[in-house]
Amino acid sequence: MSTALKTKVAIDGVGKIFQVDGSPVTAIERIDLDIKENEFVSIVGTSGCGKSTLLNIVGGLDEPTSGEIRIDGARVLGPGRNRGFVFQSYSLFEWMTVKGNIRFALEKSALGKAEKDELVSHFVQAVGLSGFENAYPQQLSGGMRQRVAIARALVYKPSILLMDEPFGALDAQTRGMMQELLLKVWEDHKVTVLFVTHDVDEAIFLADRVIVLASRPGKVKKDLTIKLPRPRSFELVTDPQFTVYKREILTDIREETLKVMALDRK
Ligand SMILES: Nc1ncnc2c1ncn2[C@@H]1O[C@H](COP(=O)(O)OP(=O)(O)OP(=O)(O)O)[C@@H](O)[C@H]1O
Repeated sequence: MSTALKTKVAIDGVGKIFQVDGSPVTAIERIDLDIKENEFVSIVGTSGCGKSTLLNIVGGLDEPTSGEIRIDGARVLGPGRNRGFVFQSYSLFEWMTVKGNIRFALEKSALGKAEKDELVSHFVQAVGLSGFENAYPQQLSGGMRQRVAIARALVYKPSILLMDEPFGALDAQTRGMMQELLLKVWEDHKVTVLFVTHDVDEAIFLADRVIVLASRPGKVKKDLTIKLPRPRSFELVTDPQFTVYKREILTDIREETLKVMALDRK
């Protein structure tokens, strides 16, 4: 039997050109990536290098100008139930309880009431919100709100989770707790994750691979495999190998930032 990992997401020559005031702006150019099933991939790079654009194209929220995305071999033509999104802004329904927000994601599902109740309870518990099922978003902290967003994205069992700076608005302590929680949820629920972040520590801590995008236009500058043991806990950030990865990625990002600054001066 082959031990080769199955390709989950094939990003094949993907480029995106936006029209801004009648002029073309190349956001990303010819990105090729092969993401394996259940892999955790972080995407980093300087501001404006095209991280969100790439994620939106994988999510089917935007169309590429060139190339294509295939999921399980099928070309992406729009959003679909095989992908869940978590964004930086909480985007919860303020008039619905925690349970109601999570359950809303199952609205179109053909499951019966009992199965839906069971799934909602399972994910409330998985993200550590037991006891808060009937709370409203305004009664929750930022970290708790993002836990609701994660539960809501996972409850309909997508096989891919697309996360765009999901912990960007949280304080450092809450952020660290959320990273550990996310890894636990990922290990328990088997899902392929694409995670966009500005935080290099976060990118390394979470991922099997860190993709560094080059800027103007965005393309893959580095595809770094993170060979750190799992399960991971916060002590990992002091591991010498962690520091080696961090230095390499920060150097890449710095090079790109200097390049952009030089372009801006011209
Ligand atoms: N809808 C749009 N219309 C026009 N230009 C866009 C649009 N979306 C993104 N861009 C441009 O494409 C480039 C990449 O943007 P994108 O938001 O993907 O970068 P990013 O790496 O996610 O940035 P950040 O880290 O600041 O969030 C930028 O130059 C941006 O101005």
